[in-house]
Amino acid sequence: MAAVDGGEVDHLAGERATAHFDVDAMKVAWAGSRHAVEVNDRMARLVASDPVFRKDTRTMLSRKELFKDTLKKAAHAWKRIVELRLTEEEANLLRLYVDQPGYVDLHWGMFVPAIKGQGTEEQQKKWVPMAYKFQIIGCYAQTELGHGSNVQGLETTATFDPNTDEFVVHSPTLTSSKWWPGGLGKASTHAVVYARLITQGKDYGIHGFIVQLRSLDDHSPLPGITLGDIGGKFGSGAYNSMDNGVLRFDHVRIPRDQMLMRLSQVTREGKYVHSDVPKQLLYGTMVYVRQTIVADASKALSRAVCIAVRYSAIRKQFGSQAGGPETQVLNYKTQQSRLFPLLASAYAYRFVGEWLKWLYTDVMQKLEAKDYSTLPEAHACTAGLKSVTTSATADAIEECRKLCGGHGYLNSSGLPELFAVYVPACTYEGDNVVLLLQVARFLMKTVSQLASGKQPVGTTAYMGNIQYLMQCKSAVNTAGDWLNPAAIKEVFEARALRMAVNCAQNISKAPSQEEGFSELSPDLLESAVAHVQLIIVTKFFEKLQQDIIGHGVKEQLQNLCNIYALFLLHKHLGDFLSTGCITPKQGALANEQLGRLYAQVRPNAVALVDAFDYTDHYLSSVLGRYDGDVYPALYAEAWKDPLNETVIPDGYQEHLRPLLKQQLKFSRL
Ligand SMILES: CC(C)(COP(=O)(O)OP(=O)(O)OC[C@H]1O[C@@H](n2cnc3c(N)ncnc32)[C@H](O)[C@@H]1OP(=O)(O)O)[C@@H](O)C(=O)NCCC(=O)NCCSC(=O)/C=C/CCCCCCCCCCCCC(=O)O
Ligand SMILES: Cc1cc2nc3c(=O)[nH]c(=O)nc-3n(C[C@H](O)[C@H](O)[C@H](O)COP(=O)(O)OP(=O)(O)OC[C@H]3O[C@@H](n4cnc5c(N)ncnc54)[C@H](O)[C@@H]3O)c2cc1C
Repeated sequence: MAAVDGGEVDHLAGERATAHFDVDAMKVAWAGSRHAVEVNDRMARLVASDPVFRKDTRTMLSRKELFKDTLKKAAHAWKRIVELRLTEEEANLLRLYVDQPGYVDLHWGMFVPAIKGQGTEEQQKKWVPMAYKFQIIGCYAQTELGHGSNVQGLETTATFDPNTDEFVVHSPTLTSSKWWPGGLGKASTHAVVYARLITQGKDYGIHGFIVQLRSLDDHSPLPGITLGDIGGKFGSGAYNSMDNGVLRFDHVRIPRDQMLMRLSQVTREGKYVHSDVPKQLLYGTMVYVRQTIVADASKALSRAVCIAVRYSAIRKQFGSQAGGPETQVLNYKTQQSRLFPLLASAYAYRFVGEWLKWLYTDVMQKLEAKDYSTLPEAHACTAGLKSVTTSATADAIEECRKLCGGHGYLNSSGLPELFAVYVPACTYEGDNVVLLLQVARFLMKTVSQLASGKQPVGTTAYMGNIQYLMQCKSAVNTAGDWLNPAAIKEVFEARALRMAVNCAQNISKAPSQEEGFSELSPDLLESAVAHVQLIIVTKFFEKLQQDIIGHGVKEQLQNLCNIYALFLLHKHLGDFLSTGCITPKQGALANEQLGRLYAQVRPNAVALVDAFDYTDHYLSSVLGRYDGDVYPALYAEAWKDPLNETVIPDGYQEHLRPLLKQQLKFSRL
């Protein structure tokens, strides 16, 4: 039982008793290994039992209080990490369970990886140990006021001065001000800054530079540097704990060796030398972070679903006949058809995230061996999966809020803050539409190469089966036929390929490739989504081929996999019908099968969210409590609001009393 701070009575015990599978074994399937369950559990409990990490009044803090609280938590987390000699894995989990976005996320998540990925060995030796000991704090300063998506459009310059062996970093325009980097506003001492490299009078485009921003003695900005926070953001609490910042340079000088020189170098004389590697490796940090964002999607989604499932099992409305019990809202078919696909998606994203991590590691090993052939696929997969999983997760958190009715709108439900923290994931690390267009570009290239006989590999290997997939007809005859993985895979492959080929054919009719791509971009987005959904479905099926232990675990995962796939089929029925992959009758059969699968999930629903193994602290939701003791908690929570500190509100004397008195006079007239 994960709820270290839960109550004594288990109101959900009846729900837990109906589960048809071993929850502890499902925890292992979810976390990836028994070791992962153990270490997650230990770190989550460590955080939950430490009063410094409390977050129950976070949404009531002012911005300044919230930021200071974030600094305090980050420093305390670091103290615990050092005192307890936590491993890197444990430390990362501890920070995850502290659950408050802050400068440390960018320090560990982007600054250090950027130096490791783009710095020479010498540069890594110099900077990484300082970062690891927190002697410096770093952020990732790429985006500017005028440009975020278009990285090649950035305006900050770094001009080499051979007289002093330095780069002069400068913000030539207002729009070149760095704008958004997390941790930049108030905390960071250093940044990896992306700027146009100019040497010997030539602009060589965007490169990374390590720039010190603040004094290590008193934290004041160094000469020529203007720094600040960009202001309050969406929602209370939420991402406002982060000091997203603005930064301007006025001819700031840095030594030449602070250019990140793994991919290209500038010599003492000012000669630009580009190593024999693809330029796109400059974007490597983004590929790395996009991959981690997919893993985060399953975390955020499973959190929201856990709250909505538990509360739906507690909440009762209607159905009382002659004083009999009312119906748990979880028993309503509409509630199930809205909620269970989200539960299935949480599992699907968890497994595709696991696979993406493997893919990333594999590609990195190949790059080390100077094999760059898989880089385009790694970019397409990370970009596409980041886009599809974050968009769906943001929508799903909002759906979970609605699934919790009015109480879901209270901050104490945890859902408004979760949504506000999560929704920028659709924008940061690449706007989701911009990223899907990158996937579409990759798909169009792959389709065009089919004609020349080039055999596609990896996640596009299915396209090699073009002769069959362009004309096949689904053989599904009964609802039960939709439980056959081959039947599902075939229609997902045919849909993705036909949509891509249709786009490619239409583009070829345009006056130019570029015009065609632009004109068809709405269709290209849908084509990219179809391809990415196929990847997620395929990876879920592949997960089921692995050795899955524990009573009933595989059966539950099979149900969830089928729900995920058939729900997508139902949602995107237009795609499947218009491409001729299925008939309307087969679409109806898929929906019939979905209903049956929901009925099978119903008795297992609470246990399936218990398998996420979240503490009440991490969930921070009165509705999602492990013990289901929702109403006393809701009632108690209300009294914590600052408005309830006094019975008569501030402002009564100035604004309420005169009004009430005036109305009294008026009514006497
Ligand atoms: C890709 C672009 C859009 C365009 O690139 P560009 O070079 O201009 O143009 P193209 O011609 O299209 O591309 C040229 C070729 O290069 C290929 N390419 C492009 N990118 C890559 C790449 N990355 N790798 C490999 N190859 C690449 C492309 O395919 C072309 O190939 P070809 O010629 O066709 O063969 C680019 O401009 C771009 O990437 N734009 C997006 C910009 C971006 O992403 N910026 C990110 C800035 S950093 C940021 O946003 C940071 C965010 C902070 C996140 C912090 C997270 C922590 C928060 C914690 C809270 C978590 C909450 C969780 C809650 C819970 O758990 O409960
Ligand atoms: C919370 C948060 C944290 C961030 N942290 C960091 C950080 O640490 N470091 C950092 O450097 N940056 C950071 N960013 C910036 C982030 O990476 C950018 O905001 C993001 O890349 C989107 O770029 P943009 O803001 O320029 O959007 P824009 O590109 O201006 O997008 C505006 C609209 O235009 C559309 N659009 C743009 N280009 C195209 C196109 N080619 N075709 C079709 N439609 C298009 C988009 O879909 C969108 O609808 C952060 C942003 C946020 C919100």
